[in-house]
Amino acid sequence: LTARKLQSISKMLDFYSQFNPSPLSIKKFIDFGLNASEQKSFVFLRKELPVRLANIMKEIALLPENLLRMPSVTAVNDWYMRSFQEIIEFEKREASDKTLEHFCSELVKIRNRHTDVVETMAQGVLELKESHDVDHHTEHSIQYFLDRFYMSRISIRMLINQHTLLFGGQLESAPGPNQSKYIGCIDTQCDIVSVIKDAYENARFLCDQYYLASPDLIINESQHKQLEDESCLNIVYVPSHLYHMLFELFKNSMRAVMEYHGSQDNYPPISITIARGKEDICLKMSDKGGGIGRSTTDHLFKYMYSTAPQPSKSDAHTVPLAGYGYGLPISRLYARYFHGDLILLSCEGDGTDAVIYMKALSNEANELLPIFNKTTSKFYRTVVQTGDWSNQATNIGDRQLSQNI
Ligand SMILES: O=S(=O)(c1ccc(O)cc1O)N1Cc2ccccc2C1
Repeated sequence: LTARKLQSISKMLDFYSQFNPSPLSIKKFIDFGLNASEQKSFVFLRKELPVRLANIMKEIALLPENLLRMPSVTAVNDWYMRSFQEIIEFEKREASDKTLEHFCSELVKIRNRHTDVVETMAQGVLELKESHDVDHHTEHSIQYFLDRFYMSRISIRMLINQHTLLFGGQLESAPGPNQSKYIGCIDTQCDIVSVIKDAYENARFLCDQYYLASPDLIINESQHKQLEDESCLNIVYVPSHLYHMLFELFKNSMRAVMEYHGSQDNYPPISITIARGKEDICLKMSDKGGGIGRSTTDHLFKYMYSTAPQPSKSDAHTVPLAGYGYGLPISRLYARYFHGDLILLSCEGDGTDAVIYMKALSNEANELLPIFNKTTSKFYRTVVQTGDWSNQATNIGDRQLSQNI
């Protein structure tokens, strides 16, 4: 990117980062998708995607210098600059069929470019750990940033997936009444029990490969009155998000049980309780894997703590079930993305409960989006500035002025 190009991009970044991202609810995704207009989607996305990109790119620029200088972080920043530039090209374009088709293919290109962002940022954190001492404030800034950065990425990929799935043309559906229960990547009749079984079977396969055995699964449904009506355990949700969370939790619980009950061969089962309330739908996964101490539980959601050198591909046959990687922090972001949550409750010497909370009502399942603003930048800039006239605050008024400059 030439200097002139960078200059014009940074002006556009300032422009688009003034706008706040617009959170959509699952209900809004559904209502839009039921009689979807490619043109409306195009007009919305050619503004909303640059707004979301610009908001998070302004934050990347605020990262501690020594992280920002890491080769992997520079690479990720470059991907974002290119993608931002490619989308704002559509700002003034007519919504002709040719433009709509080109827009879709550009979105696919951008999604592919960003495939390895999570691993590449993790590599950047590793480069930092191996080249600098990381003080507590830097670690706190990195934790704050990565939660917001990965949440932003989840939301951008959600918008891209909805548009390319609804209008990408690969759909077998000829124009006509659409019988599918899917609206893009949202399943309007997502069967929780079948997603649980899928995640369990796949985690169990890895467990059997590594430990030659695996714990059984018990599924309890907490409401007795509706047992016969299976459809009551259907929710409107993104199955791939739910699967990602469950697969991660099953890997952790299986590893805990197998390591805690090493020698013997009858392993305590993992149980899942499904509770459907007015506000929340909860999935509680309980294992008797011996749990961990409270001080360690705190670290399990930390990116710096869980960033360890990747095992070389050569010993790929010993794929570790759990224990490193961003599985838990990212899974918690998926839960929080639609205003749910993911919490761990461990009792050392007994085992661990992991609870996934989801909104029961799709109109309350709003995207949770990071917003770049003055307070954000203050968070990164705790160092007290000395010196020049602009922040020589003589009273509250001046202090306020200096903060806004
Ligand atoms: O920390 S845990 O209590 C634990 C954490 C998260 C989870 O989802 C389930 C869990 O059980 N557990 C993970 C693990 C791995 C190897 C050996 C022992 C343990 C203990």
